[in-house]
Amino acid sequence: MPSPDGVDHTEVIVHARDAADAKAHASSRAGVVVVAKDLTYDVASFKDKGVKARLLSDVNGLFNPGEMTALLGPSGSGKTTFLDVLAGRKTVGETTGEVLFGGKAPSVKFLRRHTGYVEQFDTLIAALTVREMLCYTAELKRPMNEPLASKETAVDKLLRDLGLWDARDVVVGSQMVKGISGGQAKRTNIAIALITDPSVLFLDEPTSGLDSFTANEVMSVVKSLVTDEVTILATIHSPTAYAFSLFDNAMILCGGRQVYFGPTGKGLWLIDVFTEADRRGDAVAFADVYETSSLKKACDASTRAAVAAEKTRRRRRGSEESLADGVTTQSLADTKLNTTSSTVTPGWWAFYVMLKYRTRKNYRDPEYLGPRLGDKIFLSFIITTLYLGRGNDFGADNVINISSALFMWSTLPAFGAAAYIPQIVLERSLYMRERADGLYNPLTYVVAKICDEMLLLVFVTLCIAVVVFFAVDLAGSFWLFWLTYYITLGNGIVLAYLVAAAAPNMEAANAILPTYVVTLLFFAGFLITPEDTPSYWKWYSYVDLMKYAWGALMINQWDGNDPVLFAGGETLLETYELDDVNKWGYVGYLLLFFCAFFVLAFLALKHINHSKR
Ligand SMILES: Nc1ncnc2c1ncn2[C@@H]1O[C@H](COP(=O)(O)OP(=O)(O)OP(=O)(O)O)[C@@H](O)[C@H]1O
Repeated sequence: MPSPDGVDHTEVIVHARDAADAKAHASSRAGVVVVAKDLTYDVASFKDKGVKARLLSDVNGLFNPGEMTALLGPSGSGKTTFLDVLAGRKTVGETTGEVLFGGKAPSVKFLRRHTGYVEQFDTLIAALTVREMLCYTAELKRPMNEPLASKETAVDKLLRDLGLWDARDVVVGSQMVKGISGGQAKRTNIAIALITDPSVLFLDEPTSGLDSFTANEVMSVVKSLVTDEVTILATIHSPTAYAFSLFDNAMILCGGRQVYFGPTGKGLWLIDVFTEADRRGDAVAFADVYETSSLKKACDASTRAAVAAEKTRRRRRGSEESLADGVTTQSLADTKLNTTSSTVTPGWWAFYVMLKYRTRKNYRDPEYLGPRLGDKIFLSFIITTLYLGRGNDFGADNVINISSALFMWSTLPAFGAAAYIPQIVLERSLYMRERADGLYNPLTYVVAKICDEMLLLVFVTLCIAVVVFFAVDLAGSFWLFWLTYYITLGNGIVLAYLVAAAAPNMEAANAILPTYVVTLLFFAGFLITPEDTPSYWKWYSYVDLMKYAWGALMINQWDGNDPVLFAGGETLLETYELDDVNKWGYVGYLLLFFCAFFVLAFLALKHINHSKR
């Protein structure tokens, strides 16, 4: 390959490859060798319908433990795509060729547990401070038997190493609430990936948005992690000369094709050459030259040798393992590769950690509490003052007033459900990242989120229900009155979760939920009596949770004091077909609805993936 400094780079590269092979052989004992072999990635094109876009074409690479490799190339050349394919984070498209970790195709569980991925865009929890964010991750991703003090020491070390010490008690913040700066957020994201001691660390643009001094500092910290136990790959845009010098190898892509892979040396100039060529549309020529170059041949040969060596090692290891007693460093890497769980800690522990950090913060956050409590307090104030003392009037002329009050009491929770949509939609990228990082599984997430909401409401709804029930002077059981409200609220929350998880965006979710709730109102029994409901709509009332909520409240109020409404002697409960119905049975049906929506919300969060990546 010609170069302005007149050095025969091919020769340099081949020597360096040999050295790297030797190093790989030695270091593979503890770390994980990553190999990309003839990697091609196609995806349905968003530009031309029905056409497949090839974003990567026959890319090869060998990434050894103890080495840091830069993925370089012009914007849109496929760097992030390559990183995503290697890290198993692609959710769409078709990959051909091979990705091998330690000589075998990696399992999703291994990737989640033992690799770290620093996203290009920050996905942090706005309400936590930087230190809390790291402690939260450490408690979820480091072994449970490690004492908290040791986890905190590791967190504090990272805070110092990444220059975050002074910002440790500053909240992460959001667009609405001022928090840490963009550069600090980037470094926090890097710290999150590092706190887990990953075997392979992927970094997507770790220095974007940072000034050159901080960028150098961050890359120095990343470089300091390079040991025989960690393999590092980072996409990087316009690195400073210093940052570039920290990398051992560079892979340069142009238009999804490889144009260089080898030691970095003094090759920073290459990036400008390729970027310029890419702009002129000449990058293909470089890729063609690379395709037939001795450099590529040498690279392919060492990749093949590494794959063969890893496979042999694995075979040998398999037979040795049955003989060996002790655990060696080599079997540690294999143990990681064969992991059977994608999370380090069990679900119950993750649940506890989520409550400890996130729920505790939420309950002190006015932004969180406001939309959840404000509507309930305000609307119950209206019900109380509007129907004050009317509940013990069982005359036929008061029937419509109290039945309406109970109807509103049972429907308000469902309307209030809209308040629960934003958090799930806005948290999607955080949830996806934490799930992909193996912090928890979807079930733990849903259970923790619902408990977060429902625990808060126990006390609040009890207070509200006491005021409304006794001020309006309603009849029947107070506990049924409260429980119906509480479980209907729970239904609203899980319904909101289901819609938020299934809808493609916030607009769609905000349109779907109220529409569904309004259909429930029509068939609850109050707006049209069961007898007058057309036969082709009758089925809907059976699957209408409002029917059970309002029905239970009506029986609670009128049973024993049921006024005769019509000349024929038909009572109110008979009119609404609520006579001979067990009110607690109706509460039971409400619970069943809650369970059904909960399962659907869990399945939606587990299986529906809106981020087409
Ligand atoms: N479905 C698709 N159809 C067509 N082109 C696509 C599709 N998905 C991605 N691309 C294109 O593939 C290219 C590679 O994207 P990628 O994000 O990997 O590039 P990159 O090198 O990381 O860019 P940057 O440095 O700007 O982050 C981009 O030009 C992108 O527009």
